[in-house]
Amino acid sequence: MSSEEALGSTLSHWLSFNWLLLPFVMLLVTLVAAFIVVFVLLLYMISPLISPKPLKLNGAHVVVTGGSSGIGKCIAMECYKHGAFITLVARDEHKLVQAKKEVEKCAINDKQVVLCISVDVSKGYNQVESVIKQAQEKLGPVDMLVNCAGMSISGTFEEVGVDSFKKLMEVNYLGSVYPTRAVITTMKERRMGRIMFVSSQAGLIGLFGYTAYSPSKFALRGLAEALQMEMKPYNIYVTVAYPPDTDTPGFAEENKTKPLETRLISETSGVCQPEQVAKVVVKDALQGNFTSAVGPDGYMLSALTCGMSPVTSITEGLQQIVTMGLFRTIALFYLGSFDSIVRHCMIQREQSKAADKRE
Ligand SMILES: NC(=O)C1=CN([C@@H]2O[C@H](COP(=O)(O)OP(=O)(O)OC[C@H]3O[C@@H](n4cnc5c(N)ncnc54)[C@H](OP(=O)(O)O)[C@@H]3O)[C@@H](O)[C@H]2O)C=CC1
Ligand SMILES: CCCCCCCCCCCCCCCC(=O)[C@@H](N)CO
Repeated sequence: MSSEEALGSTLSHWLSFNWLLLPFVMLLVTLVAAFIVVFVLLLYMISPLISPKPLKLNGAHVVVTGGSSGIGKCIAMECYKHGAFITLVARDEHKLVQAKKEVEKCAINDKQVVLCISVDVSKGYNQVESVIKQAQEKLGPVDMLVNCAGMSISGTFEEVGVDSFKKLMEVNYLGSVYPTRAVITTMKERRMGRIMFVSSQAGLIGLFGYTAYSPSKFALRGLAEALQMEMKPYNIYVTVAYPPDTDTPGFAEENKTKPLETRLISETSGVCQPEQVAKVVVKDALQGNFTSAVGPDGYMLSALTCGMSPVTSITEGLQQIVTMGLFRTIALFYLGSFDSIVRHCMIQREQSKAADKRE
């Protein structure tokens, strides 16, 4: 038998073998497909069982740190539109009074109250505890705490003053630990409550120019994960929000000195309006979702970096399982483009430096 003939006979043997098996193969495929469909349907059906009961804001007391400006102010307005009582916390009293007026315009009934408290959330626990006590005496126990007070300092690692690293940890991280600590005991006793931390997309990915800022926002995720594990049996739900660049006074301030690289890389994710961010994050916090992503890039980034963070619905878990590999592939392209932005900016800087020298 020539080698061709041998090949032909093996092939025909294989083919005839296959034809005989075909009905079984088809049965198997149908069974596997049916199993997957039933499995997914079952997961969707039990999904509400692991989702927390949504919090109703009507008549609830919401404390918003950083509530006098930008995202925090819009969060306060959004909660007011749902009938909440609000305590705004920030340093500058004038800005607080202005914000109070704006929030009051969103009232849906005439019982609602806006309280203003001036304190620096980063300057020690005792001060923060005493103002939270004052707020609870006036408006009752806190149902939801929104930790939004924060700031950004950008610049390359050598440019940023060494003090800035400490400052940002104090304001962005400790400034969220203190108010949380001040409300948590009462929440545990009442077996209810919501805590929101406003991180940033730069709290999921370390970016050029954010060596001081990113770690202070990453820290919030660690705090939130640990806290959520402790608080779940007490029916307290923690949410971490990851907004992209958002058009606020704080963002305008940041842009005055932000490195070109940081601006170009951040532009990938676009600029949001604070009202838009507030709507998304408040909805997620009320639902008790652990992760609150804003925008399509925010969604991909948070699914990609979900790690061991808790899930609050089966749907969310399934989406993470299915999309992980795809999002990592997309992410590699993003990383490539970020590297090329950094390289281009460096070349341009060196060229303009050389030109300056020649003049
Ligand atoms: N805008 C953006 O592009 C993004 C912002 N974020 C985060 O969202 C949060 C809000 O940002 P944004 O709205 O832009 O900022 P703004 O600067 O517009 O507002 C910041 C608010 O926080 C208050 N605040 C700042 N420091 C302190 C402090 N030490 N103690 C008490 N209150 C303080 C400010 O009032 P006062 O100065 O009077 O104290 C103000 O009410 C920040 O945590 C920021 O990191 C996240 C992603 C994107
Ligand atoms: C599948 C993977 C997708 C990856 C997408 C990556 C997009 C990265 C964009 C990062 C934007 C960072 C904005 C920080 C805003 C901020 O916190 C400051 N403006 C505060 O003032």
